[in-house]
Amino acid sequence: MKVGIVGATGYGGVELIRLLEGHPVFQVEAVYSSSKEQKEVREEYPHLAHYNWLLEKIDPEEMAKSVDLIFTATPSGISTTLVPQLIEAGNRVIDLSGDFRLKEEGMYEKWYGKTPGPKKYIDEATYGLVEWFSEEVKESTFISNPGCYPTATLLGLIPVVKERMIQPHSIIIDAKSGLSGAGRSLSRTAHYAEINENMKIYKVNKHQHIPEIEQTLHRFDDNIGHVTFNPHLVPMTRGIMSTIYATVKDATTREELYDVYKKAYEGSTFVRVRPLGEFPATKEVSGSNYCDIGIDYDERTNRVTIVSVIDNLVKGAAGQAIENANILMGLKAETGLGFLPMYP
Ligand SMILES: NC(=O)C1=CN([C@@H]2O[C@H](COP(=O)(O)OP(=O)(O)OC[C@H]3O[C@@H](n4cnc5c(N)ncnc54)[C@H](OP(=O)(O)O)[C@@H]3O)[C@@H](O)[C@H]2O)C=CC1
Ligand SMILES: CC(=O)N[C@@H](CCC(=O)OP(=O)(O)O)C(=O)O
Repeated sequence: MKVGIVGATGYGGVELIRLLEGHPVFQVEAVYSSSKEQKEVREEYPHLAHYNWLLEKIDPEEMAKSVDLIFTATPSGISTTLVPQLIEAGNRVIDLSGDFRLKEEGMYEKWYGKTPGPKKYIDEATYGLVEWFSEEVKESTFISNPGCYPTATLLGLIPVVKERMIQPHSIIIDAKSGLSGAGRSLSRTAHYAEINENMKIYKVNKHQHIPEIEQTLHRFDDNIGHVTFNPHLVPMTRGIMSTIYATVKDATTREELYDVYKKAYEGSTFVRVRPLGEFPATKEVSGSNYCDIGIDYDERTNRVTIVSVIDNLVKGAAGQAIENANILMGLKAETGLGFLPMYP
């Protein structure tokens, strides 16, 4: 099956190229660019020196003729107009941006500060958090791939929220991300001298992933209320660690908690629940599609601690997008993604 990538010159797009190289069914047929048409991909990315691909013009009608599926890995605010054009021309789309994730009217304007896409497509978009919504993905033609922080956070939280164990409004999420999460464009924040040997909190209580996390948790417990979520930049290239604290309604035990997680992810290929007392580090999933989760319960405070790690570019973006594409095209979700983390 032939796939195309819009935004192939960005970090999400180039990670799709890397992962699709090893896919047994999908082949990258075309890579598209809005600003570097007819330029060679290897000029942008010398690590692809053996490829002779040219970046092609974005033309929805032509794309529908040449590929079976399109990944859009574009900054927020682009897919709102591009994705409807692609779908209307007959393309199947997996969108990696946040443009079609927020369903409630007014939320996209509020949190992204931009004009939303057409309501028809917001309603049509299936939120592709694979572990929990794969049945919906099967029925869909247009997938909105989850954000990187929400993927780590939701995979960590859903088991206890679904069991209605958590006190409303008690969830606090302290998240850290490597710099590739911010994309390839240059910015002062991503400047070496600004982030090396440094740590920064940003978008305090204003991050656009807050409503995405709340919207999804409410599907499992509509009384869960609001969450506090704050992200930090840490001096590494890849990786997200989401450390989550929440108060339980009724006292529990570490063993009971562990059973909830084991049961929730029994049979899951990519979520690995660590044994009690063990907590994952970002390097232990780096370059892979795994999400590793460690849990604890503090009986003095009645709070759970959940640590969830992913590679932001794989499970947090390109890897999960390929899982969604696999399901959409009738393949097993894990097809082409069975590689180990890079360690050390
Ligand atoms: N980086 C990450 O870890 C994650 C990113 N995401 C989301 O995925 C999307 C891509 O992120 P990322 O790859 O990091 O971003 P980058 O900034 O690295 O790349 C984005 C690419 O989008 C393309 N682009 C810019 N403007 C347009 C346009 N008008 N039309 C079409 N393409 C355009 C650019 O390529 P060109 O100029 O060649 O067209 C650019 O290379 C974003 O929405 C991001 O929020 C989601 C999860 C994780
Ligand atoms: C480290 C870093 O800067 N990360 C980005 C993640 C952006 C992202 O993935 O944005 P959408 O999911 O909303 O498209 C951020 O915090 O904005």
